[in-house]
Amino acid sequence: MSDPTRVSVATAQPYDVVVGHGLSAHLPPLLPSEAERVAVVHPVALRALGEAVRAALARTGLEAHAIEVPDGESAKTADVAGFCWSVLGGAGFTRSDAIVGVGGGATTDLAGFVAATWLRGVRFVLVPTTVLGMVDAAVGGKTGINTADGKNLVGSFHEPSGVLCDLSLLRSLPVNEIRSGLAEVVKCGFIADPEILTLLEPNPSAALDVGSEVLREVVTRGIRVKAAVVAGDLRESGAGGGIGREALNYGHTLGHAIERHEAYAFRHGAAVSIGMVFAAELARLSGRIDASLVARHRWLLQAIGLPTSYQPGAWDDLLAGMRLDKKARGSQLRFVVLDGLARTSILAGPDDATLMSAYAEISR
Ligand SMILES: NC(=O)c1ccc[n+]([C@@H]2O[C@H](COP(=O)([O-])OP(=O)(O)OC[C@H]3O[C@@H](n4cnc5c(N)ncnc54)[C@H](O)[C@@H]3O)[C@@H](O)[C@H]2O)c1
Ligand SMILES: O=C(O)C(=O)C[C@@H](O)[C@H](O)[C@H](O)COP(=O)(O)O
Ligand SMILES: [Zn+2]
Repeated sequence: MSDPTRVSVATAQPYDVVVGHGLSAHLPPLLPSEAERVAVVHPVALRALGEAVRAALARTGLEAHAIEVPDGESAKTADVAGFCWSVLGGAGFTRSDAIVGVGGGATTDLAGFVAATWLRGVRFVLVPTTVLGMVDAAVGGKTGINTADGKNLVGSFHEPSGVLCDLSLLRSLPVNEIRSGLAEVVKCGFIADPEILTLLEPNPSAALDVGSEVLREVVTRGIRVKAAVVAGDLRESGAGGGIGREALNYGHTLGHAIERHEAYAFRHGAAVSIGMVFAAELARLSGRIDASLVARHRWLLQAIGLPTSYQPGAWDDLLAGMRLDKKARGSQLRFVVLDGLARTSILAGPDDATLMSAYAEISR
């Protein structure tokens, strides 16, 4: 077994993302040394893993609690956050104690949000168990929950003390979840690192094998893209050159509106996949990219088994959802688009006709 790879996220409080196989021994050193108590937040579907992590931490002398939360997106609610706060209060968690989030991106978003808000912020470590969590959700300090009005509308920037990406944990992951994670990997390819596309295109389904070298390589490259972007612009304020952290939102304006339209029962990566093709069509219709780059999006995403089209009748509701996107300013919608491969920019306030033409291209 090769040594783990460490990617440093060089923000003001730098931390490492450790990537490899069989990494459980690497977890305790990522926790703050002053912690006496630790709470392991895990979804009900990963009870055995959550308990194994809790027990291993207890063996190191920590007072280790488990907090079991609903599966997937249904954990990202104010009620579930409130439940976690009540467990922390009951167990007497202080500012020097810590939280460990074990699960997919939904669980790690919730665990980070609970860590950001308990006592106005305690330390946390994430152990993502999905491709999407490893390459994206666990890295970069965006934490949050959904509300009835939209996706991730309540949250905070709060960075983990470390992230452990144990690729062996992916063995039990359903193949559709791997596909969903690969959407964010492909996103990194189009916005910043085209080598990811070059690695995937000869045999797109090879990356669905969790033991494959190509999966490890594209996941590590995706983490490097995310680490570099957030190191330049942690708070999405436009710092660090170019459009900053907003670049990571490629495909998400329509993607989040689709998730909201589907009452959060649609895979995040699948929604982002459709959203990227929509954004690519917007860029083509605005004269920024040519049809071949749009076709490259469609071909690769479809070859991975991701959707690239959506219901024709959903437009009005999707438009209403997009108006609550965090990139919107007043009544103006703003989209991350490409000016070319790995060249991101913002398309602000496209007219209705352009928006509807782009939607027609993905809803036929
Ligand atoms: N904070 C960020 O920067 C960021 C980035 C990208 C996505 N996200 C968020 O991440 C969420 C999506 O994350 P996700 O795709 O990981 O979904 P998820 O957390 O809902 O997990 C998907 C499903 O896989 C199951 N699962 C997880 N790990 C497993 C494993 N190893 N074996 C078997 N089953 C397993 C889960 O129980 C769940 O049913 C969305 O809420 C999205 O908004 C956040
Ligand atoms: O980290 C970021 O920044 C991203 O935009 C990454 C996205 O993949 C992720 O889904 C994020 O949660 C979306 O953020 P939001 O601010 O649009 O809610
Ligand atoms: Zn995303």
